Amino acid sequence: MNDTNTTTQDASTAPATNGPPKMRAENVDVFYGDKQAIKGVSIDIFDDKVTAFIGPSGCGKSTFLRTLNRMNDTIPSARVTGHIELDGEDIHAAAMDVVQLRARVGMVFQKPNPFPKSIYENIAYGPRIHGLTTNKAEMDEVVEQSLRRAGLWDEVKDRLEESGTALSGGQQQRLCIARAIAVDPEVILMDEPCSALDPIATAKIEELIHELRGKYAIAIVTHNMQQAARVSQRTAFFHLGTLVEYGETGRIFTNPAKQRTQDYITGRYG
Ligand SMILES: Nc1ncnc2c1ncn2[C@@H]1O[C@H](COP(=O)(O)OP(=O)(O)OP(=O)(O)O)[C@@H](O)[C@H]1O
Repeated sequence: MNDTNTTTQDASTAPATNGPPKMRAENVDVFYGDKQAIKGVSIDIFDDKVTAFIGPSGCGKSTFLRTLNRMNDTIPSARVTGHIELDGEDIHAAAMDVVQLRARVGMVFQKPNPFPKSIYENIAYGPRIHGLTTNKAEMDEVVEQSLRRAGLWDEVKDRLEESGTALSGGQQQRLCIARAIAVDPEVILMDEPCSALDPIATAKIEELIHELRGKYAIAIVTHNMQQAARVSQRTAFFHLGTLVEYGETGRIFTNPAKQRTQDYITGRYG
C-alpha cells in the first residue's frame, strides 16, 4: 500500500472497458475566494453505475458534486477551473444552457426541499417550464410516472392537491427525487439524501436508488460508509480536497490501495 499524492484508479474506469463515461471531470479545481477546496480532481462517472463520494467532513465531496451541474455558479465566492463533460460536451461551453444542464443533471439535497405547493405542482413545475408536455393529460401522465418511479405514487395518488410540505420527511425526499425525474434527467446527483431521515425512510431511499440504477447515472455523497457499500458500485474517496482513490466499491472497502483510504474505512479518522 502506498500513500503518494497521485490518485489510484481501477483500470476498469478506462473508457475502453466500460464504454464512454456519462460524465468526465479532468483536473478540476474549486476555490472559495482564496481558499482551494478541490485540487486537481479527475473522475469518470458511468451510466449504469451508482458512484459514491466518501471522505471525512470538509474534504470537498459536496463541493465536487456541485461542479457536475454547475451548482457552484450560484455561490458568489466559488470559482471552478478544469474540464467537465457530459456525453462529451463541455458543460462550461458558452453554448451550454445552464438551466437545461441542471435538468439533464438533476440534484437532490440533504434536506428535503419541496416547493410550498401541491404534490402535483411540485412535479409539474419542471416539465412545464421545460415545455415537455402539451396538455393536461400528458402532464398527468408525467406526474404519475415520476411519482411511480420514485416509489411514492401509491402513498399520494389520492391527495395530489395537498401541499408537498405536509408529507413526512422520507416522503418529501422521494417527492424531490420524483421532481428531478420528471424533467427526464440523465444523471442524478444526491448530496447526503438520507442524512435527515430515520432508518426506515433511509432504507426506502436506498431501495429506490437500486431501482433507479441503469435508468440514470447516479452520484451520491454520503457520510455513511455502510450506505456507500450498500448502494454503490463505484466509490471515490476524497481527503483534503483531493481524490485519493477511485474504484470498484467492493475493492475499495476490502482492499484499498492507499493507506489514507485504509485509515478512513477502518475508522481512524472522519
Ligand atoms: N459556500 C462556501 N463558502 C466558503 N467555503 C466553503 C463553502 N462551502 C464549502 N466550503 C469549504 O470548502 C471545503 C469543502 O466543503 P464541502 O462541504 O464540499 O465538504 P464535504 O466533504 O461535503 O463536507 P461535509 O461532509 O461536512 O458536508 C470546506 O473547508 C468548507 O468549509
